[in-house]
Amino acid sequence: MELKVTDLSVARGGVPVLEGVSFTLRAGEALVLRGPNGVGKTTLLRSVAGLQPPLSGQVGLDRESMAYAGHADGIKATLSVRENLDFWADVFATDRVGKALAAFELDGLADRHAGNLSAGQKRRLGLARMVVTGRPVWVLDEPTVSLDVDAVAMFAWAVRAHLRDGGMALIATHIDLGLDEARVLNLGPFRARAPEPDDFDGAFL
Ligand SMILES: Nc1ncnc2c1ncn2[C@@H]1O[C@H](COP(=O)(O)OP(=O)(O)OP(=O)(O)O)[C@@H](O)[C@H]1O
Repeated sequence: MELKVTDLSVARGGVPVLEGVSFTLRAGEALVLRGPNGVGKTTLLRSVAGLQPPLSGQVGLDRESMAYAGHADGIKATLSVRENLDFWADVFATDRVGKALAAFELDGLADRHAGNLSAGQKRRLGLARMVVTGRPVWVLDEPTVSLDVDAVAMFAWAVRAHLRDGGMALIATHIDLGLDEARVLNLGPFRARAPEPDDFDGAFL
């Protein structure tokens, strides 16, 4: 299995932000997306994960193969940590809750209401959902927000375990994850150019 993205152009709010992005991710590989605030990392990830249509180009893998974690953790506050993961295990028809609790050191918090977790603990629970899905491609947008140094290392360890199992990870981040094996794609050179007005006078009307 591979994730082949070809000549992808994406827009936000109707405005093109990136164009001509291509990369291939194979089993066991991670790719880190970099670029300044507003360059279009979130927009690209959402397009790759099938949450919004690209302007043009291809994503050569079914969205059913992907698990997406955006800025929101998607946590049900009134359920316990374990119940949150059980919910996702039902949705994805897997039995990986124990593995997810262990990967993000959530065993000691398993019976706590998710609404009573700290911000970093909530983020760990949100990321644990990736393990529960059992899906091969993790698409992660700023996964380490709110995480302390130990939790960032925990996250890197979980990604490595996923890669060792033949998974893939596409990660937008501003920080050094310590994932030296990951390739890096700087999105700066792919900024969309402002369209040339073909009617000069008309552009002022
Ligand atoms: N709902 C929206 N409507 C219009 N423009 C938007 C909308 N959301 C984002 N944008 C703009 O689209 C561009 C790309 O945003 P995007 O969130 O993809 O960038 P990013 O690289 O992920 O940024 P950051 O590093 O700050 O998270 C930015 O210029 C942003 O201002």
